[in-house]
Amino acid sequence: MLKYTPIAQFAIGTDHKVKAWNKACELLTGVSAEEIVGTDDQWKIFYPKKRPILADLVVEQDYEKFLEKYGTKKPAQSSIVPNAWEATDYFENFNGKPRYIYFLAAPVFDDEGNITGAVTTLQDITLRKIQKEAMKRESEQLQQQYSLLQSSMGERFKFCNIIGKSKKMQEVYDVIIRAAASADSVVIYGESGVGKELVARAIHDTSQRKDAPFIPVNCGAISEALLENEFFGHVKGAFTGAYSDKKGFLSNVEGGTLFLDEVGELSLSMQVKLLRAIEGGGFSPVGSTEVLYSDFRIVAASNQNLWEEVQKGRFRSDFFYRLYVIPIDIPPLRERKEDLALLTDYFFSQMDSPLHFDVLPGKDIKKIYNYHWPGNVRELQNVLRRYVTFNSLDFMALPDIDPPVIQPQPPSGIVTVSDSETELPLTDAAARFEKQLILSALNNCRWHREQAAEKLGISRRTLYRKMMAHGLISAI
Ligand SMILES: Nc1ncnc2c1ncn2[C@@H]1O[C@H](COP(=O)(O)OP(=O)(O)OP(=O)(O)O)[C@@H](O)[C@H]1O
Repeated sequence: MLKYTPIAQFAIGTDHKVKAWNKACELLTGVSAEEIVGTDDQWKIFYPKKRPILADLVVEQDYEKFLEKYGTKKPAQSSIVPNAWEATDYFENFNGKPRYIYFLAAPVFDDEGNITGAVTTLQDITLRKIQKEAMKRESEQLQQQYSLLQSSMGERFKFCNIIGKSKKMQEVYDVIIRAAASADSVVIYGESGVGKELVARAIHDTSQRKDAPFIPVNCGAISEALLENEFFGHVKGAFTGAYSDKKGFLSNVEGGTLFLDEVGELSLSMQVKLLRAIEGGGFSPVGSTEVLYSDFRIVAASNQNLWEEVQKGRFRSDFFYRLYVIPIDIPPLRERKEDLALLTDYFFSQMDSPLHFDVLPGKDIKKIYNYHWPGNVRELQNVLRRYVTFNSLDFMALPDIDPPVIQPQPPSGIVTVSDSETELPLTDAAARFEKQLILSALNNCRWHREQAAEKLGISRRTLYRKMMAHGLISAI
């Protein structure tokens, strides 16, 4: 049956000896049936050293070895031919030329369902691969040209949903455009509330991955115990309460962009597993040994210096180098105050308010300009929301223009309570007090979380959770 098909095929038995080798296979490999049938030399055609080829692994049903041997080449169970396994391999010298060969190996069964051998189909997909890569290059070039055009458009007031006309934001737009045109990993640096997620979304929305999902993950908000479950998913019965299979971020993001906010909060073991997945080694859902593959791009964000974290042993250097291909620094709002009016008008319009920056009372404009915005654009948004409702400017920290208000210090160990606080239930009063303490520690450390956590005598992760609980940062 194999003999007359124009598709290259050969068959082996359970003794691994070649039983059939058709004409098309002779043409493709340059090896005649006469030379190979009856031998178990099929590996010699592909590899310099003896090793099982796909057909041998199918005969043995050795799935683990199949994954190990073809691990980085997206091996898979065929979705078209039942029980068949498929993989593509590159050979520098295959019948005299460099070639990409696609293999599909299916087991052959007898009437009792026992495996009696395997049939392999081979296809030279070199031309298709070259064309695909040329198309990819062409579209990258087009994207690059589009990017250059965009960046030469002069001053921009808005880019995707990012508002800002300052020189510093123009520079950020240029890097976003370059990052979108490339496939490399990106790390976005910036204080809390500067718009890191917005920038990550803009990269995704202007990249070739824009039609696939964008999945934001707040690494600091997921407890250590749940990390693997959230990233890799689980199978039914993996643990008590796992009533059905659940996909994780990596499966859901297929083809798209995974935004790892607070990437410095990922545990070292999770960094290893993610690195393996990005580099094509796959990942396994909790409770399963099956290896899955996903094609995705990582855009990470951090407000810590990741290199310092590497030096302290809290961040893996291999993961750092994998992420740190395109760094983007978003400047704090206090360093681009020329954007304040534009941002204010944007937020007013979003709130359907008829207010405009230019017609605000002079004293309020002055306060907005003089304030140092430790919570950045998020704080501006919140301050304006309260302004529209209560008509008063209420900052999280003290404005720079006001002299620091020195409160009389209570004797150590005793906490003063205002009259209004004595009327609050204990839990509310305690929460309010905690928020004040956290804010004042953050302000004293210019919102450097590690220093603030140290001052407060709590871990960085605990501080992070408390900031989220008090609405000082957002949980994704
Ligand atoms: N340039 C901007 N234009 C319009 N909106 C902005 C801009 N920058 C930030 N924002 C808004 O401010 C809020 C905070 O932004 P975002 O969540 O992207 O900040 P972040 O840097 O990721 O913060 P965190 O580090 O706390 O997660 C969002 O509501 C976002 O839409």
